[in-house]
Amino acid sequence: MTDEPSVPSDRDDSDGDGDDDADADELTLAQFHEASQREGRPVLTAGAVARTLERSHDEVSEQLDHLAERGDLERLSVSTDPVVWYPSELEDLTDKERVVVFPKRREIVVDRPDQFTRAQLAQFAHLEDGNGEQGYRYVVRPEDIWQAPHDSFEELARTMRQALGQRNEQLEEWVRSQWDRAHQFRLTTHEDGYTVLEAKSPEVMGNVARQKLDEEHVHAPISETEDWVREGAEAAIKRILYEAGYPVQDHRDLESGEELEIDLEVSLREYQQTWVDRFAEAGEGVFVGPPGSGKTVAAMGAMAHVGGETLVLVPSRDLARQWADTIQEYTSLGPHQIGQYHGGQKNVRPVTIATYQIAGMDRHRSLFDDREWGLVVFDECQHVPSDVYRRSTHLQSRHRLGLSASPIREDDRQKEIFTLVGPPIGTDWQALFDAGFVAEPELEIRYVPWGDDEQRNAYVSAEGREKYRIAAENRGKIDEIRYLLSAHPNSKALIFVDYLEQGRELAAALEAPFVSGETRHHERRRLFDEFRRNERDLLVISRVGDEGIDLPTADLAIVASGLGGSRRQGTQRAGRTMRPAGGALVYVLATRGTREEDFARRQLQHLGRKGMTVREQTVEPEREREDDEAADEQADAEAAERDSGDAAEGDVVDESEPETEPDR
Ligand SMILES: Nc1ncnc2c1ncn2[C@@H]1O[C@H](COP(=O)(O)OP(=O)(O)OP(=O)(O)O)[C@@H](O)[C@H]1O
Repeated sequence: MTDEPSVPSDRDDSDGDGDDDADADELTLAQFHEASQREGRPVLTAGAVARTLERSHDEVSEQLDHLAERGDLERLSVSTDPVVWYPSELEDLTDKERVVVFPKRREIVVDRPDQFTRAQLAQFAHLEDGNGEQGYRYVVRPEDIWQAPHDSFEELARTMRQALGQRNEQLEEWVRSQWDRAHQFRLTTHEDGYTVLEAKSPEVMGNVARQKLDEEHVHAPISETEDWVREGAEAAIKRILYEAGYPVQDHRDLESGEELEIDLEVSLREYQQTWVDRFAEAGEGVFVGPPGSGKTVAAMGAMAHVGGETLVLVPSRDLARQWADTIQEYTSLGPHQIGQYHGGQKNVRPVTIATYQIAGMDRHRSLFDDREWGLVVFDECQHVPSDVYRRSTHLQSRHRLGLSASPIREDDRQKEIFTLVGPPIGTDWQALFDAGFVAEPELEIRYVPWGDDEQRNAYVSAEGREKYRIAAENRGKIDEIRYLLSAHPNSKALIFVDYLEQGRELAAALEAPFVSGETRHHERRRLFDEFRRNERDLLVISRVGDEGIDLPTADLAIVASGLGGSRRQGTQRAGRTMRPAGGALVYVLATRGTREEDFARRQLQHLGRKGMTVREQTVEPEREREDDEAADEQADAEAAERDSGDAAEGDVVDESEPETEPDR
């Protein structure tokens, strides 16, 4: 079934004027616009207009002539095709903002939105695509409404009307139902200090909460609409009700532990201030913004707001050092107030930065318990390892802030992040790119770790060209590609390989067709056509012998191999290697610590000089591990735990690194 767009809002009302006195049967320019929006094209044949408006072909042809005589439409005859029509003011129209709502799909397509509209849209919708040609496509998902930063539905409805330029009953009705869902339950703090789960009505308490929760979570009912929550069960309750489609509003009095005066020595940008304000209102949340958008600096704003001792959890030691430097640079805190806690040093101070690695270990549990942290910051929180997740559920009583450069994914991590850390707080990324705060990358080189030791060892003992092939075929790239595809869920993607074997392996792993020199011509054409018509969104393509092929355009291109090694390498090749499908966002994968990495670095400098925006990103092994040493440490700890059980954990001796006493 098709989703009829609602009557478009045209802020300049260009299609309304002058038609009021038209004859009832006469085709108006406004109706032509309506037809073209339903068809999704500005240029229409008479047949298309007749079909869309449910009129006869002859009648419509006559009326189109009439409109052309009035100068409202232009006709264009193409020798082999039927005559097409388009509005005379098409040129002007392209400068105007147009908003089309598809209420059933809950999609909003906006042409040339201004900053204001985009800011409004970002409050209740999620930007799916922002490619200049088709305008911007927003989707309103339940969680966008659950997390909308408004105090009442009326406020949210006002934002929607401002953004859409009109009222859309059908969409508003759906939004209201989602809003209501998200306001059925809340957690509060009783004056005696314990937590209470409150429901809006006895029905929802009985039919939802009391069905889903048991004595593990609640002690006893207090009233028809209130339950007394067991200490430590808050996160579980939030997760269970979220999964049942009823996100819980968290209105507990948050503990802030020891006070710590923190002054910011930088002024926040407007959007950073908005993030901090939204965090301050909710006491929790995740700042979601592209790399370099200032999440770390905004986190200092959140620290200053809380004014309490802070624990920062980060994925690697390098990041811990960077955080320590940044905190010193941008706040009034001095080195004696900032501690790092990881394989290298173990200092617990009013602001402590620890790695997830350490935080996940039982014997370092004191990190969480030593101080009453007022705020816990989870950096790169889409990768919070599950052991840290388990251990930090009791942090539910403190302020929590997550930072993430990846749009939060639609898998179950979303639930974990929502319940562990808080709802996403973001800004329309395109607005940040447009405003020049962040450069939209044209190309990103990602240094990927080895997928398994077998390949790593083979690389070490191989020679010459063989080394290139092994690095190129690194199986770690499969996971990386999966990750990139999931981070861009609505993009059409092409994956390029230089080795047939790798192409076949990838195609099998991703369940996508593999197009190579061996693919018959008509089959190749069929696959490319399907890709062009949006019937497919993923192809793996070998470029061996395919220099001249006419590739379909894609939103995303991933170059899985093709860096260096071959006789034809050189600058010219590199340009083509790295920019295989015009206009697409390109990721080039290079295996860490191999010749691919060197080659990529060299080309990066070259492309950078040519004015391209290039970004480098190092992928952590398995995304969560800190480094080999820390991984060994973890393995030791796990083995020790297995051998001796929890009781002996205090006796585990860390042989790889002498344990420094936490300084308190
Ligand atoms: N309000 C500000 N005033 C001046 N400079 C700022 C401000 N916010 C951020 N910056 C600068 O922008 C750069 C990126 O900021 P930051 O490190 O906070 O971004 P990020 O989003 O955390 O990036 P990443 O995801 O790469 O960690 C830094 O060099 C920082 O100094």
